[in-house]
Amino acid sequence: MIYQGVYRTPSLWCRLHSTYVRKMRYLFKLKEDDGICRQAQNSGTFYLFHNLSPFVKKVGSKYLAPQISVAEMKSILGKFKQNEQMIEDSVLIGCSDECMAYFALDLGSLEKSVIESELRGSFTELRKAFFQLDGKDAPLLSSAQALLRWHDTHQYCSKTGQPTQKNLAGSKRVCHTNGIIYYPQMSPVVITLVSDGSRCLLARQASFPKGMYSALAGFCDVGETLEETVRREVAEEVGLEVESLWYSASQHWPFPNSSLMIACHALVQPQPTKISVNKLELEAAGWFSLEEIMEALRREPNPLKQEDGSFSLFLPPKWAIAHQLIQEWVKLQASSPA
Ligand SMILES: NC(=O)C1=CN([C@@H]2O[C@H](COP(=O)(O)OP(=O)(O)OC[C@H]3O[C@@H](n4cnc5c(N)ncnc54)[C@H](OP(=O)(O)O)[C@@H]3O)[C@@H](O)[C@H]2O)C=CC1
Ligand SMILES: [Mg+2]
Repeated sequence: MIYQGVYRTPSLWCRLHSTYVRKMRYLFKLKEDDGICRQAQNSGTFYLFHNLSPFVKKVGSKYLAPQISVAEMKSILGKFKQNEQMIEDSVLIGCSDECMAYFALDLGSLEKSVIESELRGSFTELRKAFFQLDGKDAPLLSSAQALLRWHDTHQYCSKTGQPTQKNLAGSKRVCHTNGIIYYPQMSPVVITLVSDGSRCLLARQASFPKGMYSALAGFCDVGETLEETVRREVAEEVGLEVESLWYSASQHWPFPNSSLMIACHALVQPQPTKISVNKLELEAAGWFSLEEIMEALRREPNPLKQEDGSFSLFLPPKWAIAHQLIQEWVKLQASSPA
């Protein structure tokens, strides 16, 4: 109970703990207590969406995701003669070092062009803006979109058919008829950079931009371990058997819905390494030498047509986890004895 008061005064609470701990404790409290969360909504900032497209401003070739103040939010809602309570539809996506909460709100029910001219920016498809976003904004918008989408598609209890209600922070939905609690979902996906010791294997789907190759990726099946998914996906997609594998890192990924990308390196036997591409999954796959990869890393991540009509190899952008796997592989090659 003593802490109740402290939580209600974020500035005092903030002085008691290290930055990271106080942020995590504050966010936890906001998820647990609707009263505190309501207060935070009245002093926080908002990332706006319109039918899941984030509001961004284009500055040169970059996109910035502006944070909208409560005052601006209220003024927009006033223009549309909307009740200020609409702010409570927002979902919590983080907070600043000073414990100022960030929320995301989808204004899909309001006229898009009016908001765009009022705030001087545009609602842009996340796929289009993603790679030009600032390194801080991209993960925030990506988890915000995933959370907003989940709420949009989980309005009803799949057991009773009755409406579900979100808690203020949006960290869960409850069916009050039978008490079932629903939590936001994420699909685990493994992404694997296969190597034969001197070359790495990259592949492309027909939907990728021309010339872009990436590591092999695949959704985990129910009941599988990560190791099993890696082995199955490599066998399914390129017909090779993994000899050993190790975990590297993970990343939330907003496409196609909400995925947790779990990145691994894998080694296959040096012989035989003949690839048999599964054409239902991939357009092409191939082995690439260290030199080819180094050259591609120096290139901008955009399609580049060559004289013969083909496209130069390019790699996923810097902060896609596939790029990090490739960078790690390059370092590993440089440090391995010839
Ligand atoms: N961050 C990064 O660096 C990278 C991220 N990725 C991401 O990895 C993800 C998975 O890669 P991908 O090769 O497509 O996966 P898969 O090889 O598993 O193939 C995709 C197919 O799997 C089926 N599937 C199974 N479970 C799911 C699920 N939970 N959600 C959606 N589809 C499912 C679908 O088939 P059907 O439609 O027939 O039902 C889908 O078309 C992609 O969304 C991609 O964006 C990929 C490369 C790099
Ligand atoms: Mg795949």
